Amino acid sequence: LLHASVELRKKLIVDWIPACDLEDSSAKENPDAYKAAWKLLKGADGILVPGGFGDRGVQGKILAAKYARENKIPYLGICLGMQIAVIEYARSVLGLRDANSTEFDVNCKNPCVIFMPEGSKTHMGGTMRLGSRRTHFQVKDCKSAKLYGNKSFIDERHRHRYEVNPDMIATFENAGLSFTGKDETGQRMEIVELPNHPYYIGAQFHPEFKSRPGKPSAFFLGLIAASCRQLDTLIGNVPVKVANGVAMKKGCQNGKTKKPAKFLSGAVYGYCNGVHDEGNYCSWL
Ligand SMILES: NC(=O)CC[C@H](N)C(=O)O
Repeated sequence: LLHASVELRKKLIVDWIPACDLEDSSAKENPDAYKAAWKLLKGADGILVPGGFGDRGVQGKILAAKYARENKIPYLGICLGMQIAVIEYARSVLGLRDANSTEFDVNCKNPCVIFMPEGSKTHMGGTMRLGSRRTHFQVKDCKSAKLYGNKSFIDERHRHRYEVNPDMIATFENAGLSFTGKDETGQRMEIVELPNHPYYIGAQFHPEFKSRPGKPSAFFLGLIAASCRQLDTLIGNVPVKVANGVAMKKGCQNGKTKKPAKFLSGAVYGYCNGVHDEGNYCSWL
């Protein structure tokens, strides 16, 4: 987030929200924390749900994703945050109230996120899908492909055991959710996007792992720009270069070179508020 904010000359304020404070149960058990959490969430220009393991705070993260989707607030879901967006969509839009990840409910009737078939079900060690894997873009005219400079594929780093259930892809896509990035088999979902939303993107990979100062990750750049209502400027002003007969735009991270001019004039860049923490949070901005 900081890399992207510096690049776009924006002041970053990160408010960490403990996801469980957003849950209905916290309204009774800890009403002050519940009110404070919702106040922060509702004041945010953008929402990021990061990666995570285990079920603590999952319901709160689902509520945050729902809030972002329904109120058209920019949302970036990373790994678990992407799976959360998919579960939320299944519950709210497909009407599958009990949709879940088998990480949180092994016997769930509508498993929209499942244990990856090649991993061992009985051993934790060595079952994680790790490291650099290829994502192939499926849709040309989508925000995620544009942010990566309309490349046909990208390599990003992974760290997960569960994935979107391939058997449910057609159902999701018929209901308006677009899987704009898949692995080379076409069976593993890497990027999910909601086309009719200002910025609603989930990545199964971790775009933050390859972000560097001066070379921010494309999806973080997109989140910051969308949170400042300047995504069109970012995507639209990137210079066009033609390669192999296809109109290509230069990408952001993994090849970004030019800054959109508009961000340079009259922009406010201060400092990040420096808040950093770990745990089961639903965050920010
Ligand atoms: N890194 C993550 O967010 C992992 C997400 C999820 N717990 C999985 O294993 O697939």
